[in-house]
Amino acid sequence: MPVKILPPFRFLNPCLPVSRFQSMNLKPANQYSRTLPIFGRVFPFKLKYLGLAPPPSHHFGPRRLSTRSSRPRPSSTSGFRGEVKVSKSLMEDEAELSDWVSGLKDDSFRTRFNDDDSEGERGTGRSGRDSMKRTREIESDEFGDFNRRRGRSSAESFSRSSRKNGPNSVARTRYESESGIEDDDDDDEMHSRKQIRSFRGGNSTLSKRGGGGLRRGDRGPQKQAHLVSEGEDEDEDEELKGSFKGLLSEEDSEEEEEEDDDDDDHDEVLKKNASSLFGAAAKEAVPRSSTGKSDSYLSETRFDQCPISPLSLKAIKDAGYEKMTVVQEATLPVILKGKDVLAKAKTGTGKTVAFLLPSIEILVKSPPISRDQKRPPIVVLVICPTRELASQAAAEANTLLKYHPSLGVQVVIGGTRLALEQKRMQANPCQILVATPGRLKDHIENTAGFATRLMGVKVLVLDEADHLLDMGFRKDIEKIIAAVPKQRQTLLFSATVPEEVRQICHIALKRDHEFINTVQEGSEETHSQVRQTHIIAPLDKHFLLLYALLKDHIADDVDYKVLVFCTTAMVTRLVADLLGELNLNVREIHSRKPQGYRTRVSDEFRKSKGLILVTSDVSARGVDYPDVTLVIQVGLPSDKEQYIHRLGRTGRKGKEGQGILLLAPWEEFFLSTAKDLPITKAEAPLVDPDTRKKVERALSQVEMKSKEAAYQAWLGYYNSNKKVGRDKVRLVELANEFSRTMGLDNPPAIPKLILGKMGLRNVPGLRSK
Ligand SMILES: Nc1ncnc2c1ncn2[C@@H]1O[C@H](COP(=O)(O)OP(=O)(O)OP(=O)(O)O)[C@@H](O)[C@H]1O
Repeated sequence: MPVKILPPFRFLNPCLPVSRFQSMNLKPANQYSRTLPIFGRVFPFKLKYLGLAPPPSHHFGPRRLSTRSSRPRPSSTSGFRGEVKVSKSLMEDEAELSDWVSGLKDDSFRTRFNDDDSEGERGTGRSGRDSMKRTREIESDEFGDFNRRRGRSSAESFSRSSRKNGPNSVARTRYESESGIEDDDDDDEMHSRKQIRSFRGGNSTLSKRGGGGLRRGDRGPQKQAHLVSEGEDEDEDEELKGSFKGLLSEEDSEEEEEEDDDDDDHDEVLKKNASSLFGAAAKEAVPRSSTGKSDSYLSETRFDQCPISPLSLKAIKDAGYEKMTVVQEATLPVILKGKDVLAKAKTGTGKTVAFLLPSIEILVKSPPISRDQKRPPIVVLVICPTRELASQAAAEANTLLKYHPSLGVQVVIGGTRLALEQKRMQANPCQILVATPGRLKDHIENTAGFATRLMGVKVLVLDEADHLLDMGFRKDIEKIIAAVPKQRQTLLFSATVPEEVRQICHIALKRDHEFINTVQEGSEETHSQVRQTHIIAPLDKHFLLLYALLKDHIADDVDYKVLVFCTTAMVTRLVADLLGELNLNVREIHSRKPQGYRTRVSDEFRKSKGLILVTSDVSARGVDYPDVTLVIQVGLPSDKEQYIHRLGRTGRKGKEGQGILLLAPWEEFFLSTAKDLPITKAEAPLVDPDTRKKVERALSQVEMKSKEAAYQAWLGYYNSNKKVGRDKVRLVELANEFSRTMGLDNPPAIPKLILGKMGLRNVPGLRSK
């Protein structure tokens, strides 16, 4: 594909709207001098040569691993110690998720209940029709006049500021690519997702399980499952990892559908776990070396220097944003000019606002929708790969729409009832829709008038674009693209844009789109303030080491907040069970949990400190949990990109963080696929005999059902890995080693049907049933 390098800056269109706020400070950009931190961000190598850079100690040589954080520690008299900062979520059932998001925008003026909703869920307050009746807060003529008067100075100031930052932080390339939709009808992974769904749908019974991380006594009674409907699990990353990676046990499919009545003793258990933890955590207070935060993700440009509507600016100010992040500064002018954009920026650097803010500005400038319009158009359509991410993006949209009372956002995601969403959309039509792909497709196919509403789309956003364009989602995305007008603007955002994605991005983007890459050429795609290490240890040491690493970290940091990534949903459950038995303060989240539960746990983790979240890849991308101190990845990540996204849950907004990758010797090959990342070797922590005994005892307490499901899922996951799954005999040997690490003398038997589907029938070492 011919690549044309453009000059890195563009001047803004002077006709763009600008702020009318009196408080708006339109100082010339050249007033901002660049001091050392900015210089250091742009030219870190120069600082090194000047002897001003911090020593990159973590880049070199093996060393004993400490999870000790260098963030400032609270004093030992911190009010936090002895109590856990958790709060019970307000969500009462999964149907409330969307309402919650819709309600976020104007909690202050939209708190009443929707009386005529027979389901009894919280309504979104003021109806959409009502809101449609309101006059737009910005008259387009007035806006235009104002632009003509003020636009140039603001635009120039913004452009000057962009020029100052841009060349060092942003590369922009125009791709001469063909537009149009690629015809891809040989989609193995998609096919296997369908297989998995039908397989799951065919299972009918299973035990109900209570909240993850809760004690075993908290588990509920057995219950009958219903079929998993198509489109309810479109976002389950585990399902997308290979040819038959799901291979779910009967238990798996039922958990998806269970309801959330498992939290009665939640707080009680939380408190118990917390007090035992904080007792241990209080024992030392090591001074930290740095402030724990860098502003390198921010640009020098303030939002109020940009051509943004006053009402959006007011909301931005309320949200506490003052300066734009580098990616926001780089993309805003290009998007406002109407260009298609493919943007790459590191994790946690504000990509959500980067695509939402200009989309809202485009919406603000669109002709107002007639009150009588039966099916008001959806103008901005945002697609996210997971439910959590979609909800989060919708919440961010609500923040930005705070002072735009006539504009609304809704979210449609799997795991909630389609009919409820239909009702909600009818009662409260929105102009911005955030959706997961499978559920959106369901609405296109099953919701009356929805396809017509989509014909109004002016801006289509694919968040985590590389993931959405890979095989697992491709067909859904193609259907969605076919359902929106060709004459639209498309924005693709991600922290990772592998070459394959650049090759196929023409599926969605126009040929003259711009590729805006804020990751400097030659620099890593991860954050330098996040220390990355790997530990290579035999599989039978992994549970021990995980426990030892967590204990060390908890002892070092009272404000610990840890994510433990596991390979599959069922391995996640097993690890959460084990850590729970070891009295750690743990929650679990994965695709086999019902949506209401997922929302509650996610919300709780967002607000908490002193908590460990054991998770599958449903939390790998995009989820914005503040102040995560450590990310541990146990076992092979599906690829380098997934490693980067998982790691990116820490070190957000310039904060410090730490990442540990725990691999078996036969998984070490992963490191060669991530050679360009600074993942240094660390020695495993020492494990004393007492700890070993404790872990063995805890393992023996974990339910057999969990172990069986984990064994099968483990086998499915590694079977789908090109390298490990190639030699089936070896694969089974490894799986049986995993089984022994769980304390099992014999590997669990697997149904013949599943073995057949995995291509593992008659492989020595397997037991079938
Ligand atoms: N201009 C800004 N100033 C300060 N904080 C900001 C700004 N813009 C966004 N944020 C905050 O930064 C955090 C990270 O943003 P966001 O989740 O959009 O990152 P991201 O780049 O999409 O990350 P990921 O790649 O993991 O999806 C959020 O808490 C968001 O509210």
